[in-house]
Amino acid sequence: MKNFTYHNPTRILFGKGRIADLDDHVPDNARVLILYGGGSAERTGVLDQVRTALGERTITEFGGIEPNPRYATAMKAVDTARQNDVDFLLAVGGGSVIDATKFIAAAMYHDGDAWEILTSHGSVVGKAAPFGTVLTIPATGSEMNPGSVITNEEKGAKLAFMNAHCYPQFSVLDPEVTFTLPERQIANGVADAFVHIIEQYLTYPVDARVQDGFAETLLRTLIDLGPRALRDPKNYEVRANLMWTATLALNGLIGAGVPQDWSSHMIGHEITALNDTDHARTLAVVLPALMDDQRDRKTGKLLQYAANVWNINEGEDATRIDAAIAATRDFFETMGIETRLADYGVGEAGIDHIVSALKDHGMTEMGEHGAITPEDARRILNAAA
Ligand SMILES: NC(=O)c1ccc[n+]([C@@H]2O[C@H](COP(=O)([O-])OP(=O)(O)OC[C@H]3O[C@@H](n4cnc5c(N)ncnc54)[C@H](O)[C@@H]3O)[C@@H](O)[C@H]2O)c1
Repeated sequence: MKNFTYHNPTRILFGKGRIADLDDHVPDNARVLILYGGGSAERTGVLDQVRTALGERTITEFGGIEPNPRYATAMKAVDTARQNDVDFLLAVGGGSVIDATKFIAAAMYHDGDAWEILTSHGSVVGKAAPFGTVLTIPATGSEMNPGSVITNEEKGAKLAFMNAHCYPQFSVLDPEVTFTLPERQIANGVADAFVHIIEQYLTYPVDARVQDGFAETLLRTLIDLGPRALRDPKNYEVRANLMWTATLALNGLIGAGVPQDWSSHMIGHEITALNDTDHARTLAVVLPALMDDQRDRKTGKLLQYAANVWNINEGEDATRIDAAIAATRDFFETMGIETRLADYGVGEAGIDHIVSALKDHGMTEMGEHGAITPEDARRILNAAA
């Protein structure tokens, strides 16, 4: 196992009715900016629960944060926060609203061009406004991590940043608020969490028993419960387990002390920047092709994944690896997610664009060995065509 420091300061308020407990966790005298998305939080009644819980506090609201949140919109929210002298942010929504909130929290105190926060991957952030979240879609883990991904349409870029000042102070996880999710978003959330786990697990063995065992349990839970959430969408226990799985998938715990490979995400971000494909769907396209392409570097872990996640134990190594990759693709397809680039309208010209965007964004040394280049990504994308 590698050396690591692990610290996660986010308090989790999990379960039915927990939105009411915001009252205990937002400072009494806070001037709160509530941030939300395109209207689902209003329609589903979650925003009303939040307003009630905040009682007499001074509240400003900012709606309209897009899926794959836009830089320009987030900058408008920064202006709103400054104009209203806001000192606490509350994100109500999914990864997009939470990511935007992290960026806004950091940009509120940033002198100069806030785009630097993204291009520096967060290293210029010295301070951020305190914030909490009310999560409405289990998917990204953003509710318990310090990462954020922002899309700049003008620049055709989707970039991530991370900074320890950007952990939420608390996150409310009420599985009942996920009952209103459309099938497409249930599926996206499951696929996103699945690939988060894979990016921290499917590298090379370092004898990290706890992290591996934990990751395998989370993967098996998604494989078991993802399709059940589609069949039986009002099942509380299914939703509760999925919600906690997605949080644990990317709160730093399974990634501590192990090598990581975020190349599916880096390549996937460029697909979204190109044509706004849902984040999770880009991952479901890239991952199976990447696993196949990188099978020589990942042999040990691919065999472990085949055995411990899919119960594939028979046959030659190559046969077992083929079966595990096929099972992964089938799982995404069972969730209603197509796994080919052509399904999202990306052809040869699109692949050229993605490869040059990876170069422009400095993604020249991806993967757990830093050995995946943009030209390797071209080969992977051609295999995913
Ligand atoms: N910070 C991180 O660690 C991290 C990790 C992975 C991905 N991301 C980013 O997060 C974004 C995706 O976030 P997401 O997958 O959580 O989805 P999202 O926040 O984009 O939401 C997807 C859609 O679901 C709707 N929705 C949300 N909750 C709902 C509910 N309860 N009922 C009905 N509709 C609801 C939203 O209005 C939206 O239209 C992408 O930009 C991705 O790049 C961030």
